[in-house]
Amino acid sequence: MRRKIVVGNWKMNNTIAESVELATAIAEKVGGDGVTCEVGIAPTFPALHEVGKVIEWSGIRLCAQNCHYENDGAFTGEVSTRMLAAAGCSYVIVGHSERRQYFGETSQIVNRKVQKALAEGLSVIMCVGETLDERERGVTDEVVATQVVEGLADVTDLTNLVIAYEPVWAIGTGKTATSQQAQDVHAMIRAKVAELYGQQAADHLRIQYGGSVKPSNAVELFGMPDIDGGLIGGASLKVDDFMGIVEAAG
Ligand SMILES: O=C(CO)COP(=O)(O)O
Repeated sequence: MRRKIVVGNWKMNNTIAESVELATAIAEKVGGDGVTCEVGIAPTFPALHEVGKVIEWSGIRLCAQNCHYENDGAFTGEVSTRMLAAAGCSYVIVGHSERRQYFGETSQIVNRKVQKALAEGLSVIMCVGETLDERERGVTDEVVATQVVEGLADVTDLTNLVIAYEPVWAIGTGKTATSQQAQDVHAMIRAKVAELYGQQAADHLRIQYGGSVKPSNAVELFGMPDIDGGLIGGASLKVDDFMGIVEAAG
């Protein structure tokens, strides 16, 4: 039985003070009894440490939105996994489509980051997903499977890895993949992972869905057999919406 995981990706939103306020409110709700799924939040780099302090008691995982693949050195503007671990992070999101689209991140770079983060002892959420053009051309499975294979090159152990399937056309657009569309791709990813790592590893792997998840569609999405939770953008910035989604996951 896979434990569901819901992570709020705050993207480039909130100052330190705003982040602490939001995190405190979420911690108060998640920290009580009744939430059985794993919950994480991913604030911006400057807010990580302070947010980590206010959620520590609650069991919420501190997540980073990105990392570099070297320990330190002349890489202006970058943050290493070593620094993230020291700041209290337990997860790092790698290969988000916004990183691939706006910052030229290739699957090869994503792979280096995945390997580095896992070696550092961080858990990784590796994002994959097709563009609208790719979906319309009927190459979704091919594109996503390639991202999975290339992103996981030389990775031998998937224990601390989560895959997030985020169709690019559904991110921030209000257009959610139907639960069946999402399920189909999740099942394809799981089959690909079974081919590469064996059935047992595939059965244990958690695959989150991301892209306009809201309290109103979360129950149906999370009810699909291969959807193990969500990576939430816009709706994770509002306590009630985020909690509605967390509750949908259990
Ligand atoms: O990109 C996402 C999470 O990483 C999804 O964003 P939205 O929930 O705003 O569509």
